[in-house]
Amino acid sequence: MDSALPIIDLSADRAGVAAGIQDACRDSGFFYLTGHGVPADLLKSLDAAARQFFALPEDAKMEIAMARGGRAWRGFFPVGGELTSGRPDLKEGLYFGLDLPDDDPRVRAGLPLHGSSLYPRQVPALAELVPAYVAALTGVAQDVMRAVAVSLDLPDDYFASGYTADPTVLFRIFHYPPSPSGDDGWGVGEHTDYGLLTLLAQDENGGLQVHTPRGWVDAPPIPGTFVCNIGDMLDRLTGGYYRSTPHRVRNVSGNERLSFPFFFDPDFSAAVPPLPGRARTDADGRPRWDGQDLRAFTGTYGEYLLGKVGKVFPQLRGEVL
Ligand SMILES: O=C(O)CCC(=O)C(=O)O
Ligand SMILES: [Fe+2]
Repeated sequence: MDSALPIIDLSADRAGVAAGIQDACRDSGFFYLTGHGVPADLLKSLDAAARQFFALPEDAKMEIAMARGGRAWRGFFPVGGELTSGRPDLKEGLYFGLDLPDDDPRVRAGLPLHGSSLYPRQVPALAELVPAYVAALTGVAQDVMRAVAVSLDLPDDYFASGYTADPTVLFRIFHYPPSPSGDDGWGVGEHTDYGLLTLLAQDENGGLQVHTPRGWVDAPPIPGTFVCNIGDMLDRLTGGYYRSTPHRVRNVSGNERLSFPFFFDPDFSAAVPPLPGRARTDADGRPRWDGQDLRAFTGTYGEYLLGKVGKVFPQLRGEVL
């Protein structure tokens, strides 16, 4: 396996960026992003703080266990605590999102996934760095979505003034311990992402694999880039013209791997029906990896997301949903 994923420079001219995005999204739905303007030092500080957190004893980490995050569904989950594709993942992690005040109407109404994040008292820097990183990546994601809109012959503010005027934003930090040798488990099992766009920062250890039309390929780290991929909602919006592509992770580096996926998704309350004029005839007719028909779903993005998240955290589902 070698990496065949394209690199797109977000600082290049708009038409070129849009054309590159169209090619990538019609192929594997994955590309590397450069020219994004996020300072390297921000990620470096976040990486250092996250390593400090994951090195804490388990009971210290469990002080901010997800079960304590209530309906906001934030905090720490231990190795084996998350099930992608029905099997426990070989990773632990931290879940964050937009910090909403207690008097936000959505928090008052008890809407799942809305509220404030849990930050560890042992690593206070995270409470500063995470919101700064989320703000920076939100700007990048809006810029990428502008280019996605242009690539679909839509007005460039199609998303910014609609689905992502009030986006659903989820941010996670994952720690993948080295896979025991001979182990055939996955750090993250095969899955597609749920929303519009994922921007992934990964450390130097690698392990991400992407199921392109030519088979599985590695997405090795390229310093200074994000791995960017589209999610189920862009697949659904475009009637399969753009594909959300399965990917998975196995950490065979022998080191502690960290990754930082940032998910940029539609407004929780929005239904995301296929775009008029982007009928199935545009798509290549390949059945989806899991047999699911994304067009068959009716409901809001929030309902779609909760259905997915409830499957990967079955123990929380009962308490929160
Ligand atoms: O850790 C990675 O490299 C990818 C994680 C991922 O695919 C996800 O969180 O959806
Ligand atoms: Fe993913």
